[in-house]
Amino acid sequence: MTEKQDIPQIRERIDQIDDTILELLKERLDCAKAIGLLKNESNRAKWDPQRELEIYERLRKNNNDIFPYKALRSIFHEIITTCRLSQRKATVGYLGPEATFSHLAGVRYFGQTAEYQPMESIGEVFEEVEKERVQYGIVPVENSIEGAVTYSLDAFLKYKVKICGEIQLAITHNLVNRSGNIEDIQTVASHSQPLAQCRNWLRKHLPKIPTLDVFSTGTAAQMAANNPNVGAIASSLAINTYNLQVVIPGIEDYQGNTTRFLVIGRKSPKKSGYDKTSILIGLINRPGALNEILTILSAKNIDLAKIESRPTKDKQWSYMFFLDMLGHIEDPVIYEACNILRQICAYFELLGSYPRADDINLNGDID
Ligand SMILES: C=C(O[C@@H]1C=C(C(=O)O)C=C[C@H]1O)C(=O)O
Repeated sequence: MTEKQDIPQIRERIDQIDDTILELLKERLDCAKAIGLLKNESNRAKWDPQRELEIYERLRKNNNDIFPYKALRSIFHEIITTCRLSQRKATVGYLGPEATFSHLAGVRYFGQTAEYQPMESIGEVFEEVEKERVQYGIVPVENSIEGAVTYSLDAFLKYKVKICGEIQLAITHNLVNRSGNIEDIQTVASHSQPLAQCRNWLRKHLPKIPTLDVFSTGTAAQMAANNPNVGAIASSLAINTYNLQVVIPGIEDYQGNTTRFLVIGRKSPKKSGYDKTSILIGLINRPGALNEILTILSAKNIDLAKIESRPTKDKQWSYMFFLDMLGHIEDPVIYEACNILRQICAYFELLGSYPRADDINLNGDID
């Protein structure tokens, strides 16, 4: 560096250096994440203090006392800690026990390496996310045959969480039991949704067999594994998990049975360019209130993907509305529309903006 250089010139060089450092930091983070995945595979601990000490020692030597050592150490301490913490597995809560359709949807969305935690109820999935005891939750929200999953929608009225993503899963219901023989079945257990989705098949083929509504398809599969006279309607994941045999595959009443799941977390992701925004609103009780909302959206040319109402429960015949709009809250039209709705609605909550599920459904059959 010559003395003739002026300040703007040197600052330009500093900017270049900072940009290079930033690029290298990003690359370092990627390397640490890659190591984290390999550690997951071999079940190795994330924190390796010996390796970290070696790094400090090498840097100290290479520094040759040029950069103040205390500062150097503190900078690298920050870098190494950030890299180490990035190796944490995503923790995902779902309605358990193992092998429910929610579990399957979670595995499809987050992959095999995330840590999955079964919960006793959908409410508990919301609560654990709200309390930050799991990073994400997977909850069913809508089925192409049965419509809204009301207990998931109602949970949004109770818990403060954000929607971070959605996933569509093609659902195939299998009648399963221990032996694979239909004659052994004296009761068919499942969650209320699959029982409803197979209603006609059950009426036609097992008219005298009672049905039993249990917490989840995983619970039903567990019951079938423990009792030879119980048949369960469950996912293909449950067959392997609980060592069951397929009595009849695909007993759902309609083809193309698809469930949409939401990924809930504490913070919605940034704009992807192919997004959806969900809001929850309460209206002032007067004629034309809903019409006014829809007019605002239509005037802004906002594509309304879905509207669903739920009773508020504390007051008779009063409702909350769930609205899904195409676009992200960072898009000016969505932002402006939400601002207006916030002012004119009795209640307004932004549930989140998140990438839309692909039009192609993921297949719920994994075998
Ligand atoms: C990246 C690793 O994981 C952690 C992070 C380190 C780093 O950021 O340099 C070093 C050791 C580990 O505590 C690794 O083991 O190499």
